[in-house]
Amino acid sequence: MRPELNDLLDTARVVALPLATRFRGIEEREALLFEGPNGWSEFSPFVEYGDAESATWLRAAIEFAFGDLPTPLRSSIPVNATVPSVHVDRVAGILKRFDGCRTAKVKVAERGQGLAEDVARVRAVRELLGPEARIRIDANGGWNIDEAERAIHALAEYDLEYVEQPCASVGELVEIRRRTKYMGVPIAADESVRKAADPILVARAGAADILVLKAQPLGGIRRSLDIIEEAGLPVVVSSALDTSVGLSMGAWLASVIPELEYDCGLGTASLLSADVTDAPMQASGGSIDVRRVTPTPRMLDGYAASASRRQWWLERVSRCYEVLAEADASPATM
Ligand SMILES: O=C(O)CCC(=O)C1=CC=C[C@@H](O)[C@@H]1C(=O)O
Ligand SMILES: [Mg+2]
Repeated sequence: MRPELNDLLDTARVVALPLATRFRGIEEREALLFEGPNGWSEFSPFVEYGDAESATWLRAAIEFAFGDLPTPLRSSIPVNATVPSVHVDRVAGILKRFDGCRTAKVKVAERGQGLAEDVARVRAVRELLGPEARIRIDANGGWNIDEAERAIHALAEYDLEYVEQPCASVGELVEIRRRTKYMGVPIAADESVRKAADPILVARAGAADILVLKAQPLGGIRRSLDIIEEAGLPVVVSSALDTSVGLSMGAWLASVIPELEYDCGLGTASLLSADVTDAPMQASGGSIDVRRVTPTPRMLDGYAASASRRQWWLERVSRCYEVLAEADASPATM
């Protein structure tokens, strides 16, 4: 099912989209988009990622443009609001961007900040959304076990749906899950799935109650479905801070999962201050639609990356293509 490299390069467009709010240390999101027989797809590993890891993202992008995709089981996906690790005064403005979302994910454990800032941010979200809202937090592995225990204890009074990646390693997740069980706050794994050599290990180790799945870093929709089946845990499909084209891949994945218990982290188009389409995949009434996204030419032109960044991405996609070709030619596939 792998197309020729030129099939990707011929339609490739590279964009640099400004973010409305600084997120995971970046203020601009770069992405390479290309078109296949299924429609447009996105290749957007973060710029610091190496080729071996990025090749998995390319596998996903190729599948979405050229592959045989499972048929959607639902036409819209409930999503959460995503609150970056901003000062408490900015929380209300951010929540307003997510129309109708009953769930919010709040980033915590930001380097250079302390527990007091996290508590203030989570408290503000609870006050603004009310007692019925679901609030989850994401520490991106930023706490050690003792810090995580203290923080979860302090934040539990705001009624947490789950804590995403409180600590970095699978071993630490096992331990923090054991220590906090009495508080009734489930543990979700994100980096321990998408950046692990074995994405199932965290489930087998009993280190998480929920898996966060992202289509691009896991190598696509069918590979993600295999992980879900093997892991046997409930999942949350989340974005990789993609453009609306990448979000359409995430929505497709969410649409083919037999049981979707949790709202998905696919509302992140609202964190961009510009997108590649004038019909962005933003939450409306708390959900996004399952559909293909065709970029608007005017926006591809308006947000085109500089010539040197475009060249960088074309070289990157070419190298990753070679990594995939080599992996598929040898018996041990990636
Ligand atoms: O899950 C969400 O609400 C939005 C997506 C999101 O939080 C992330 C997207 C991309 C990179 C990550 O740092 C981050 C995450 O850790 O889940
Ligand atoms: Mg996460």
